[in-house]
Amino acid sequence: MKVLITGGAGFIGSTVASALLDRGHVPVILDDLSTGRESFTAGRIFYRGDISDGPLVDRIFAEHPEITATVHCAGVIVVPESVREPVRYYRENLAKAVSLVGHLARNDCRRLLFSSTAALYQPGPDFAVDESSPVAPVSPYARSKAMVETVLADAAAAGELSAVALRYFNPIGADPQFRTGLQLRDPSHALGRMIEAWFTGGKFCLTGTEWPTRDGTAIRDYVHVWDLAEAHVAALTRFDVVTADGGGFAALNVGTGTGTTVRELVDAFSEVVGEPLPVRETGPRPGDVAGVFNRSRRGQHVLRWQPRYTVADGIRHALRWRELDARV
Ligand SMILES: O=c1ccn([C@@H]2O[C@H](COP(=O)(O)OP(=O)(O)O[C@H]3O[C@H](CO)[C@H](O)[C@H](O)[C@H]3O)[C@@H](O)[C@H]2O)c(=O)[nH]1
Repeated sequence: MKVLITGGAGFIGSTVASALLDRGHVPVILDDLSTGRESFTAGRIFYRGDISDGPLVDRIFAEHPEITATVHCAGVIVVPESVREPVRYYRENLAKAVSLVGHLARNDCRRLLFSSTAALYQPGPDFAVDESSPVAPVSPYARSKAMVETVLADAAAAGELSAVALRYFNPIGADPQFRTGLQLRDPSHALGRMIEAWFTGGKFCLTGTEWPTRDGTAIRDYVHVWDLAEAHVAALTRFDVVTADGGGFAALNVGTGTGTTVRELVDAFSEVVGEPLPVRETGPRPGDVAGVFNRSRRGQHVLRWQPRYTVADGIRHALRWRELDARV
């Protein structure tokens, strides 16, 4: 199958492209390289440009009429930044997604796999969530993702397209073959900051120690990016089955089922590198939440997919990628 991947030069999109290639499929990448890396598209079909550029999307479909589905990963993703620049987040993540949907429908590409987020859930008392948990996003980033889901569900109900929203928990790691990995030189997420602290000999700044969790630090479900990529391949392969039940729209959690606090992640990191990671504690970042982890087995059941990698694997692969990347 031939699949359009928006954001295919980014961390997740490039890994999805590799997983598709490994299964004999052909990814066609559309990325504006605002944060993606051109080197991640080497040897792959690549168009540089904006997802809302109608003539460009039309040209892609004219040149690749065999494309049967789109994976929409392009977007802006940093929670505190979204609090500072909400209009940019709604423009990039919501307005441009709406334009893209129109361009895809015009080209009769009616299967859309959307990169959504578990950050849109309201955590319950035990922080575990499934797809029926209340949706109550607290940051502009998470709200923009929830809004796109609403657009897709409405469009599916009207028969304009079929869509699957994969609600990612927190992706870590790198392609185990190290073709691609995290592209950002200055990442904002917890594991990325730990790695930067480790490489520079600095301290990891633990932001938030008074959450109502078992140790006061925020809880997340860290899923290996390769497992996440495999979930995309599974969703594309089973797309029509997955969307048939929900009237053309399905939302699925993609996590491991294990909650890990930031302190536990620091401990796991220290174990992998063989010495304690120095930590400095401060208050929470704007837009931060206590967090959630997955309790649903629906994704595994419907996609016939299982996460295979541990948090320690994710830390090891991310560290190795960072070492290899530093040499480039
Ligand atoms: O240097 C840091 C960075 C983060 N944290 C803490 O670690 C927890 C996790 O933060 P991340 O930034 O790693 O993860 P978020 O869940 O807040 O956000 C990330 O995961 C989301 C998925 O739920 C989205 O993908 C989003 O784009 C991405 O930024 C938070 O409590 C945060 O305050 C630190 O203690 N120090």
